[in-house]
Amino acid sequence: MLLIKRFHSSFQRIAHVGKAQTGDSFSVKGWIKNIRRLKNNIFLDINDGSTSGRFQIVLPRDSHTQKLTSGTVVSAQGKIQVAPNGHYELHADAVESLADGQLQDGFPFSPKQKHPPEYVREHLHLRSRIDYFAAQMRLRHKAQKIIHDYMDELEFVQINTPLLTTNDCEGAGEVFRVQPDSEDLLKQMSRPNVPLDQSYFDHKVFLTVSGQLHLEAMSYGLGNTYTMAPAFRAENSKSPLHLAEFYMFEAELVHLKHLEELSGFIEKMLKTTTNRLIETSGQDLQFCQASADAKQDLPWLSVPWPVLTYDEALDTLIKHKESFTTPISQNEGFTKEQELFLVAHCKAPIFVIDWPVQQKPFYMKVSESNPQRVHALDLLMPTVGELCGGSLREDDVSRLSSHPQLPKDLAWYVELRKFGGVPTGGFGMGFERYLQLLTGVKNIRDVIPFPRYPHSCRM
Ligand SMILES: NC(=O)C[C@H](N)C(=O)O
Repeated sequence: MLLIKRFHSSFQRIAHVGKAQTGDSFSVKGWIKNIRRLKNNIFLDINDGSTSGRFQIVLPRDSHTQKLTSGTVVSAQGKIQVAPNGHYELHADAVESLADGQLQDGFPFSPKQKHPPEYVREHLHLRSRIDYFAAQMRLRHKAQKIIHDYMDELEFVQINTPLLTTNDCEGAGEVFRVQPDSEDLLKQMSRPNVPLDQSYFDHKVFLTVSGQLHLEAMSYGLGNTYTMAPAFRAENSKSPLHLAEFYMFEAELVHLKHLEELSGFIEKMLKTTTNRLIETSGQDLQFCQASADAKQDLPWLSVPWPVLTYDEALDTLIKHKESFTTPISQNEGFTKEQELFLVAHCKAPIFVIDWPVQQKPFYMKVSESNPQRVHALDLLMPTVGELCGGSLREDDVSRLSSHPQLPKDLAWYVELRKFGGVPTGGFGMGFERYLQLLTGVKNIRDVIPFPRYPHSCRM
């Protein structure tokens, strides 16, 4: 007997049909994706968004079924039977049309055709009707849930870091500014000595580029913390790996003294959560990989991830400099091409550690043994290149206060170290890049529900 009913509804989801037995009653609601009319029976392939698989409904052909077309929303009740191909199907006693599909009237996708992602992206509001995109969204949901569960097991506290902030954590000037649109409001709120455009908050305010500094403030009282929040970067980049609005998973660990502890944490977390995702959402994952023409195995799950110093990585690149179309720069980090070369060369993801001071932000801890280097790491992965960036944080008050790039309004950040300071370290992971790594989806715009990028903020 099938008992999987959602508490608030009288119908079941197609994803659960595998748990049914022949003869069980089943009722379902979904969109008709395809119809075949034979002499006596009509066959509806329906999908309800719970799985990438189609589910077949069989019903006798009569005058009512004439009106059913692809796209019609139906409600059907009947008994589960096994089809000749071994799949479960529903032999319906009753099928009710809940809404017409009207696909002939301008619907941009044809049920039988595989549309390329660039075309699908032109119709953002209808993308969820595309099977591979729906699978991607379910996978995204599960991946977030698994990460939250994992962090909870480790007793990290999730912090909702603010989206509006006065600081540019990364100091790279890639911030979007926020101010009220209403001139009247700005005038109403104006104060002496405050520029009119800043009169709402009395300061310039930006969309956050990273929740790190706020996480640090919380970690100094709570211990380990993390966040999974939107981050914004005002970059003029058309790259398939960048968005103006993306989600970043960030964690801050207390009593962290060595970078190897941080790289060890990241490696274990990514391997464990990915293996859990494969267990729970293997079907959606494979469906996304197949739609992206990507390989289905993830060899990085079963190899150790080596650690290279920046100098070692640079030497390797210099030795192979003829292989690159991009020049090797000692001031600006590696290009995507160079990152991917290093990963291919080591046949594994790699952590690059001990970066030159001038390439990294003010908050990173300077090495005692070499003041030209900071305790920072980048995790480089196949397909996407840099997936995570992190560091030990500078906990020496005098060094931090005298850093030439320390923003003026960060006295509070320095003060964290003064009152019961502890060594901390942390990292950020671009969540969409992680999804690209898993699914092989080429463009980051296709792993987020509503992508925002230069010249495009639709809906
Ligand atoms: N939390 C982190 O360490 C991430 C870092 N702030 C970044 O944006 O790269």
